[in-house]
Amino acid sequence: MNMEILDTAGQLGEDSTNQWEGHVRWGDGFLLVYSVDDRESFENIAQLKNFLDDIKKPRNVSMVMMANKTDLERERVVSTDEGEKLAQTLACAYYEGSALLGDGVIGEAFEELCREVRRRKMMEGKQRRRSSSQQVKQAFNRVLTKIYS
Ligand SMILES: Nc1nc2c(ncn2[C@@H]2O[C@H](COP(=O)(O)OP(=O)(O)OP(=O)(O)O)[C@@H](O)[C@H]2O)c(=O)[nH]1
Repeated sequence: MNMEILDTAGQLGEDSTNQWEGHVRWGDGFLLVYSVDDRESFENIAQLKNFLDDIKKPRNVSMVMMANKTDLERERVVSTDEGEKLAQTLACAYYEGSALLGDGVIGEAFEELCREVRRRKMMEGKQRRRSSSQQVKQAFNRVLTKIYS
């Protein structure tokens, strides 16, 4: 599977909403990153998820949550427990690590995101197939009803 990564760069605000909408429609999966030393970045995650849901509905969003900058342990203001709990609430996988240390966790988070995108595409494909075979059955039944009535 080929993967193209787009860094949205910048905060979500009034002016950037339209530009972000295009990114979100284009994307299959989203890695939502916050810094463990920045509570505001953590609080933005739930808001971002709502934003993604609104644009992607009725489809579900494939996402993974990533807590970055664990090398700054002394400046940490968001605990692992809080991160894990939010990920549970948002029903997504949770990783924490440090881009600076290059501890490999970021690669793992991307790999999980790819798996999640694949799983969701497979599920959506199955649902589409199921609903089209149901349509065929219903059409067939309508024809039979006409013939025998
Ligand atoms: N200590 C530490 N600093 C990091 C880490 N990852 C990124 N940084 C630093 O954090 C700052 C912001 O990094 P960016 O990659 O620009 O983060 P961003 O969220 O994409 O920022 P915007 O594009 O402005 O939204 C830079 O100074 C990075 O060097 C990390 O794991 N540990």
